[in-house]
Amino acid sequence: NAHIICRTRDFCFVLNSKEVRLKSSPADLVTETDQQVEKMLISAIRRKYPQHRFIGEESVAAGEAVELTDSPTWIIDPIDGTVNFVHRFPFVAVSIAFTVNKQTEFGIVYSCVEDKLFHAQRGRGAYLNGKPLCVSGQTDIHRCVVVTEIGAERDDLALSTMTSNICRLLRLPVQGVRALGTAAVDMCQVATGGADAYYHIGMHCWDIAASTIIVLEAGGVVMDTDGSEFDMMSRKVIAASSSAVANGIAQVVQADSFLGDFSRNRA
Ligand SMILES: O=P(O)(O)O[C@H]1[C@H](O)[C@@H](O)[C@H](O)[C@H](O)[C@@H]1O
Ligand SMILES: [Mg+2]
Ligand SMILES: [Mg+2]
Repeated sequence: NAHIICRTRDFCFVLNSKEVRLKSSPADLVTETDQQVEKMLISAIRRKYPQHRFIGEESVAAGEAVELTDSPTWIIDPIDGTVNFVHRFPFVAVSIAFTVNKQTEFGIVYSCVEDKLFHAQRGRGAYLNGKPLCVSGQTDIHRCVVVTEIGAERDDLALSTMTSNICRLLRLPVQGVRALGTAAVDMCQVATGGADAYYHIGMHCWDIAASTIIVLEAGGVVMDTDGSEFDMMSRKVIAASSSAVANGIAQVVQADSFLGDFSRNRA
């Protein structure tokens, strides 16, 4: 269904006919399309698997709890890159991950406008439109293109944390810093080898649950921004082409002060 919405000629018509609302900040948007796509996905999956649980971005925004249990759980971001969607900036994705016992079994990221289907199943590799994916294998941080996100936060603490992290990387220097406006597609660039690392502070599980397994199955490394084991509920992630690059990013990127503010104000 998301494919139909993203690919039909009336993509702009769908957008024009839809209301845009603000969520946690003036840069955190939601449209009726986000909500419709999530409802369609959940109802279609629930018809086949009525016992399964769901964590959906817009269901959580409507008040549902964010609780990852051992039960089979679908983690859904119906439109990752809603600001891009509203502005017709051509990087918009549907992200769907499936976990059992809190372990991701498979992930799908469909970059709608590019018509690129990224997917991976645990132990069975990662693919883009059916072709196998492999990370760049880069180990020298000075030879890296690093992807991150600007985020929707506009308070001084979040902005100073985000900009100082980018400046520290640029001063290393790394060869490039990029941000596409969709965490899921950002992270998939690491799986393709087109980028060598991705880091993000403040994202939610639904933004990156699918792209995380895609990077891992493409031979990449995923960890917390402090170098500890990755936890998709922690709102901090580094995905990289190698442990050397991941640890190099962890030494430069700081999160604590920003996250302290997060833990007080957000789910
Ligand atoms: O709200 P959606 O699902 O569009 O997710 C995006 C976040 O809103 C951004 O803050 C964040 O920076 C990323 O762009 C993330 O993809
Ligand atoms: Mg998202
Ligand atoms: Mg979204």
